[in-house]
Amino acid sequence: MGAIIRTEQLYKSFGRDNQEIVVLAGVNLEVEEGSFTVIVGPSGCGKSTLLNIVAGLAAPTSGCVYYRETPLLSPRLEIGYLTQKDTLMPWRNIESNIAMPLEIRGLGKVERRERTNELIQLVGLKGFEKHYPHELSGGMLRRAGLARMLSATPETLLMDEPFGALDAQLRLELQGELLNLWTGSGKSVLFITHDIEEALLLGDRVVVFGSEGSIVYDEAIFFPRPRDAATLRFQTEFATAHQRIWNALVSARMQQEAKR
Ligand SMILES: Nc1ncnc2c1ncn2[C@@H]1O[C@H](COP(=O)(O)OP(=O)(O)OP(=O)(O)O)[C@@H](O)[C@H]1O
Repeated sequence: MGAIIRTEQLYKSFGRDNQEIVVLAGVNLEVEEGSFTVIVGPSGCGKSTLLNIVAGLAAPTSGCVYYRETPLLSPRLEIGYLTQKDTLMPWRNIESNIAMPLEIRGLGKVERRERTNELIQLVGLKGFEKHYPHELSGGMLRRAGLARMLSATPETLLMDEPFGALDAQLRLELQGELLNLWTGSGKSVLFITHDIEEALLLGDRVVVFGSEGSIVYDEAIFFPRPRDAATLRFQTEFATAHQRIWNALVSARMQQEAKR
């Protein structure tokens, strides 16, 4: 399959204190259709900025994002985005938050309710439909965010450290659920994490970003699926892949520090 997302010489800079801060300096990245691509990289190297641009929420300073070889200039329903922070509406209950993209798409009440119920079941939030975001735990909020992203039935999922703030056990649980959702779905995923173990458990490919979004390392991950974290993490191949990515991250960080 070909690339579903392709960035071509993507530049992004911000003006700050009369200075131009370059965040992305000519990023060329392709995401193969149906793949699970993971980006890791030191803090501040431009990962979230890249995802914002690919989501159509921010414009590049120059260069272009192509989605199915068409320039992407604004958000698209085919692309779901789960940001680092919860963006649920505090005044809407969980059911109504999840139904929001369906309302935007103009689905009728009955269809909306059916689809919302399915999603609530899928992410394990049965019984919490009428709760408001402030009444839920961090893990439940992530589940609700996931359901809301999926409600628009996107074919591509952009996920920015979605499980970063969760405890290790819950993180493992949600990683497993995400893999179950993704397996056989044909969906393409572009996923950001700081956690090498998470990258290796989930990804078909791990891309390491250095300063200004430069790609310092790119490895295809061939561990057979379904993957089980408990067994995978004790395998020699896992340990050696972990070491390679760790080394790449060390040089990425050094490169970033040298630029400062
Ligand atoms: N709207 C903005 N205005 C000015 N600077 C910005 C803006 N958005 C991001 N930046 C800067 O761009 C750089 C990259 O930020 P970005 O959030 O993309 O990094 P990141 O790799 O995702 O970091 P982290 O891993 O910590 O989330 C940072 O130095 C940040 O301060």
